[in-house]
Amino acid sequence: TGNQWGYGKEDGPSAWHRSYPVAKGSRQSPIDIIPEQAFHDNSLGPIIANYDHCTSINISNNGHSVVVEFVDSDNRSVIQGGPLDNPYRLKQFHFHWGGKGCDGSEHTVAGYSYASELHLVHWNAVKYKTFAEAATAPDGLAVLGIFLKTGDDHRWLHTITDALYMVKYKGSVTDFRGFNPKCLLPSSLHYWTYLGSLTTPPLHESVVWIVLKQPIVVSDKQMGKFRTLLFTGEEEEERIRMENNFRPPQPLQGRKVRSSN
Ligand SMILES: NS(=O)(=O)c1ccc2oc(NC(=O)c3ccccc3)nc2c1
Ligand SMILES: [Zn+2]
Repeated sequence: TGNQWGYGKEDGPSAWHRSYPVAKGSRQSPIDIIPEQAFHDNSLGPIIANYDHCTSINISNNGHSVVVEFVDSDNRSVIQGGPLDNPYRLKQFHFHWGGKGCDGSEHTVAGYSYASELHLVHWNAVKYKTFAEAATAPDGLAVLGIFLKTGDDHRWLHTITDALYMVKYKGSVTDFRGFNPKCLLPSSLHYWTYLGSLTTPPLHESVVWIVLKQPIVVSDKQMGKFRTLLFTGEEEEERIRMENNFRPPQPLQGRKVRSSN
């Protein structure tokens, strides 16, 4: 079926354009962010993440990443401000990472990659009725990107890494209640923002990207636990370790990257 895409040699990012021609579009993500070339826009207010009443539901392995999903039937957890004209509802978050000893962020900063990148995916429920509808609209989604670099243990990431053994195989899902992702935010919410796309198929050009400048710090050991996940399902005889699930930077195509103060 057309949905067979991955991160391998045959089905990886360089092949996605065959089933998803928008891969060669004019506002693809991720990109290499060059801080000196970003435009300091004083009209850009602060990002406000109101996650205090969020309701996490489950954690799952979708064969591409590990995903934590949230109740999005009302405005209990939203992001607003910054470049956004409306509040956007939190739908899910997931990660992208590298292999042992090599980096795996999607966005890069002046060519520098981080160990991993966390994406908090939100949708514009003011203008669109469903996530699916928003996912195909030019202002439908807002993804908050947070870099992870290695160093000390991250005290709250344990809640996630301790649950990964339960979602080792593609297609596995387990309850994951009471998790508030505000504990994964860095102390500074300064950001870069630009118009882009989903970084995996279907690659819809529907994302207002908000990439935080300050990374969070996690330990090598915690990153290692992400690499115990598999791209493959329990019933498949071939076991392929889930790693390097990142798309490389795409052409800027004349887009402006703006910077908050
Ligand atoms: N790496 S990314 O650009 O953040 C990115 C890429 C591809 C994505 O597909 C979805 N779909 C849902 O979340 C969803 C969740 C529930 C129901 C339908 C869709 N979110 C994405 C985020
Ligand atoms: Zn992502």
